[in-house]
Amino acid sequence: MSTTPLDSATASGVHDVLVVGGGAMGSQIAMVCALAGRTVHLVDTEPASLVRAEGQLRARLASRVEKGRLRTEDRDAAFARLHLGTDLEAGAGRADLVIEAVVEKIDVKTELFARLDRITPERTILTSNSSSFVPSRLAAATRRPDRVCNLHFFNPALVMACVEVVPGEATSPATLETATAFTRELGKEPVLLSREINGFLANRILNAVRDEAVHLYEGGYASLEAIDLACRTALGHPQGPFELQDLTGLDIAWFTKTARYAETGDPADLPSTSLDARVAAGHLGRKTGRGWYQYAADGTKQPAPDPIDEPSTPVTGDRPR
Ligand SMILES: NC(=O)c1ccc[n+]([C@@H]2O[C@H](COP(=O)([O-])OP(=O)(O)OC[C@H]3O[C@@H](n4cnc5c(N)ncnc54)[C@H](O)[C@@H]3O)[C@@H](O)[C@H]2O)c1
Repeated sequence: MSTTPLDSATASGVHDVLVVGGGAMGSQIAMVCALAGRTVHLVDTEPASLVRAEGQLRARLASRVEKGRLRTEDRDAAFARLHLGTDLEAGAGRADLVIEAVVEKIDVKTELFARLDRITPERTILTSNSSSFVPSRLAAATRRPDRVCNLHFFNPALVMACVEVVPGEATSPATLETATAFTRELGKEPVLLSREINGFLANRILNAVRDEAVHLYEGGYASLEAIDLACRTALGHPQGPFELQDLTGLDIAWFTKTARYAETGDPADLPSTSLDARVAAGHLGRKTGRGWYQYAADGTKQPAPDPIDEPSTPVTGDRPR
């Protein structure tokens, strides 16, 4: 039998997708699937999240249409295939594949996986977009660990090509084949891990670069600016590690390190002294006007003094919760 373009576009057999969690990631992942011709249910417990998701997606796609990157009829068809709602059951019954993108809390995720296991057909593949939790932890909440894996998209999901495909201990080769084929059909680049590890590939490598950058800075080997400059001009990074952390938020970096420490118990995984001091002083990066750098109203920046060297700065010891 000859393969028509339509057949090859659905070689994975995934036609109906349920995305759970309509925040920054889930909303864009749902639209990526809808643009790729899938019927998508996007479910969130908070109606306000869905209103925000739809507004943001409409604005993003309008901009693509304006720039000539997307045809109006393709945009309209994608929105017609995207169903937003708060009822998990509504999208679960026909789902070939689920992508979970709810808050990064293990209890919330395991409870959801147990429920999805009960309400989706037996054949349905359950995946998680978690940034850190390995699929085996989520698979343990289900009776189908062979049909559970992680599909880790990057932010912004509408733009970033990489999707890490992470097998758990019991994930079957057939599940991985479907997940990988589906990722390719979305126009993304699947990056398959051989076995699971917390944090996966790209973020672990990025974190290792950040840790070394902080080590060099705290050791007095170079200034923030010199380290960022070396990463940009020698390694081709679009931003240095301190510049990037100012953009993504020092509190996020602090949470990531603290979560890793909670898992490993290795003191080397604790937030560094200089990161800890900045977070305690409320210097969280661009969003507070100061992090590793200090930002002027005209957008220029200069290295901020270390709070430890500033006796007037109240280092309260309070940390984000
Ligand atoms: N933000 C990123 O850069 C990024 C990148 C890759 C992966 N991730 C991962 O993606 C997931 C979502 O992250 P995000 O940044 O989109 O979070 P977010 O806070 O923007 O959105 C989470 C959404 O989940 C909803 N939610 C919470 N519990 C729910 C439940 N039980 N059922 C349905 N909806 C529920 C919330 O109402 C919220 O709208 C997390 O696991 C995160 O680690 C985030």
